[in-house]
Amino acid sequence: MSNSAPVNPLSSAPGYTLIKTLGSGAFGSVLLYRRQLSPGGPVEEVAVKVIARDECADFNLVSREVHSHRQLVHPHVIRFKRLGLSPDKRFLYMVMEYADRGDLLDYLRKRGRFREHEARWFFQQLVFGLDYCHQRGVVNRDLKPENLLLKRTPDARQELTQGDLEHPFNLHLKIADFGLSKEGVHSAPKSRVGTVTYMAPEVLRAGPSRRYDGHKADIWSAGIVLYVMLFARAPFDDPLAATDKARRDATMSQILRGEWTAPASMPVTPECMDLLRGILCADPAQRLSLSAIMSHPWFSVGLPPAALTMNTVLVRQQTVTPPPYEQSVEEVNAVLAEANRRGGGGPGGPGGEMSESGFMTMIEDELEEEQRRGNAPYMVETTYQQQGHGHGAARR
Ligand SMILES: Nc1ncnc2c1ncn2[C@@H]1O[C@H](COP(=O)(O)OP(=O)(O)OP(=O)(O)O)[C@@H](O)[C@H]1O
Repeated sequence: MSNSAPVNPLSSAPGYTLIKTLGSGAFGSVLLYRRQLSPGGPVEEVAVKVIARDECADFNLVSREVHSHRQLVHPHVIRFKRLGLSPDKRFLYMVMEYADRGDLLDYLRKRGRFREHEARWFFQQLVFGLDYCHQRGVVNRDLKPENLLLKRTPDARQELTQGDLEHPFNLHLKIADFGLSKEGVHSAPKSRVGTVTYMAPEVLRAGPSRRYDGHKADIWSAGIVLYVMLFARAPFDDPLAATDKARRDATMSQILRGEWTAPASMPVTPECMDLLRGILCADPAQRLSLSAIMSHPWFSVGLPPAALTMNTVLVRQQTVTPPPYEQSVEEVNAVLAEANRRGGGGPGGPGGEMSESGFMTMIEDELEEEQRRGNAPYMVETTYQQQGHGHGAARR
């Protein structure tokens, strides 16, 4: 969290009561609020990501992020609710659905590696959430257990799980963080050490003239998440390396070689290994697609047939009849325009810096050009990044 991180930026916003700080990232802090939109109306807990305006280097990125996230309405994606400016105008804030059980990494640390059926439960949810995002044209680019949040299911039942309300089957997984992360533009490259763990080989190899398909890269990252859930370690790593840099370099060269093994002491079924091999395949052209993953025998255990077509149906429905958004596009744009106004400390304001952000905007513009030409949203990678770095139906 930055030094100027707010204690309670919404203290004078009507309807918002601060409960506690949930944590902080390179971009700002995330606070838990109780909110009541109208007197006598329903009360809900929400997670609020707060960004100091004078520290926000690129409002274009915020805008893209908000517009991508806002349109994603799915049981396995954290719901975006609203963008606002604090009453004193110093902070931009994003109100989101609150995931009350922390992230998958902390959960794994607490419980140790998952049994196969538990890993499958979470992996099914991740794949359905990811497939939905891809169908809506959003590539995540930053999938990792820290960005997969957990929330207790509304129908958590003790009898299914021997009284264990924290059992995986009582938790829903939700994809969070669609770009306002340190992989974006807001932290120095050094602070990104370690994040290479989830990066696909083609991402590491990419350069200004060497592009990669973000969909395939997301699938690779999802495969690493599955491996980590099963074995409580990453497939590419050198934990005995003397320094962080040596560890990162070793990890990168292992990823580029595409060589990995499963620990012999932790056997998994042949079906599970077959799926892992299909996903953690260094050649993106040979890597399983999401639909191939969904029809894999290991993946489909316990799934009602409707689960496999749910996203297509949902996306079609949402295209015809947009889901009820809390805030219209015009309202979001008005907040962004106000936040970006000169003199407010934004990119054009006093002290605004365009170095990294200007660079990234250029990259994003190339991305848009690709999309205009009708290509899939390819990510244009740069040395900048190389340095840095319920659907409910799935319940068994
Ligand atoms: N919707 C949410 N519900 C519950 N907790 C959340 C939510 N969003 C974020 N958090 C928690 O708030 C903390 C800070 O999140 P944030 O996304 O700002 O940082 P990060 O992911 O740790 O780092 P970075 O953004 O730099 O990658 C994390 O512990 C995260 O789990």
